[in-house]
Amino acid sequence: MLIGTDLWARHGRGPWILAGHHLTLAPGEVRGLFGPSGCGKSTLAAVLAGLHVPARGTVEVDGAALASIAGPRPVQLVLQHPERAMNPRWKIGRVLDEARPDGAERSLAEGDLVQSAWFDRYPHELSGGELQRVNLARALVTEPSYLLADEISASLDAITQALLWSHLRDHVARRRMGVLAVSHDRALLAAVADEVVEFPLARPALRG
Ligand SMILES: Nc1ncnc2c1ncn2[C@@H]1O[C@H](COP(=O)(O)OP(=O)(O)OP(=O)(O)O)[C@@H](O)[C@H]1O
Repeated sequence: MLIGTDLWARHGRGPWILAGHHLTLAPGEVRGLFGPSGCGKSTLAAVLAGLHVPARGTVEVDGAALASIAGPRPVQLVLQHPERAMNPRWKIGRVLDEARPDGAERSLAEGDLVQSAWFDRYPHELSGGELQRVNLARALVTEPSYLLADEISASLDAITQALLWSHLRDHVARRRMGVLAVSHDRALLAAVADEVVEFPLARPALRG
């Protein structure tokens, strides 16, 4: 179980974006996180992935504090704009090789998402949908226990969006990975998630 408890976070000296927020994600579950633009969904995802240290509160992964876990990250975050997450000077084959744990073979999930013809191309030589599939594969090859998908299909057309989510749901079924689908699109979440939770997810906030 991924458990974020009493999370407080802000950017610099700005207002509190998270103020006592709680969120849980179980293995094998696709949970939707809905909220309007700017409410703090991405901030929460970054805290749960260990990329933004909360001012207060804890993130626990299967019983251990996230900060204490060494080795490959058990919680992977995938973002909306794959081109920003990839080195533009690396071909796709290298992007995936660098992510894959040492000695690991290409996985089934990777093969489903990525075509070998793309390996010799640079990120700018793929379409947005293809690049997001690579980005997702790159997170999945590390075999995370939990995947936080932050608006991963927001810039894709409906068919490509459906395909991406069908790949992800297959992976969830095979590996019992927990997925948090973060979006401001209620209809998308209704289609892909087992359950949808809404911001603010907080106890009555105690500010200050
Ligand atoms: N690096 C940053 N520095 C300062 N403020 C930030 C930073 N990142 C986000 N914010 C602010 O924190 C608030 C929450 O942002 P966040 O990106 O978490 O919201 P969101 O719900 O994911 O929004 P969206 O759906 O538009 O992506 C916003 O008011 C945003 O302007």
